[in-house]
Amino acid sequence: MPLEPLSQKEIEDRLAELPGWSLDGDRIARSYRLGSHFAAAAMVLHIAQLQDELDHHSDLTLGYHSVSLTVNTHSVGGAVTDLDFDLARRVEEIAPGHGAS
Ligand SMILES: C[C@H](O)[C@H](O)[C@H]1CNC2=NC(N)=NC(=O)C2=N1
Repeated sequence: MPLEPLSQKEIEDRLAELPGWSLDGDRIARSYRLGSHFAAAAMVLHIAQLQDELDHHSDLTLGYHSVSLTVNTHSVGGAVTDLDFDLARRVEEIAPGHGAS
């Protein structure tokens, strides 16, 4: 099936399954708190690995004890698609192992 922008309702339904994620303009977004700067940097590296595997890349920000992501899909004009939610779910899977909340 071709990649298509999700409707507002589809975005809301998917966000309801992903606590901590929200719609920020035309992107989905989440910030995580970590126990140290080094732990946050390690999570950034792990997310970068996931993003290359998926060939889908967020804007990823390393803070003092935080990691923040926002993502949309450039190839459909910057709308939110299922690719963005695939990435969000993969990041959620690895977050507990980094002590991220
Ligand atoms: C050629 C390659 O598949 C594309 O440039 C990918 C890479 N990463 C991407 N990341 C995001 N967030 N959106 C895209 O449309 C996108 N496209």
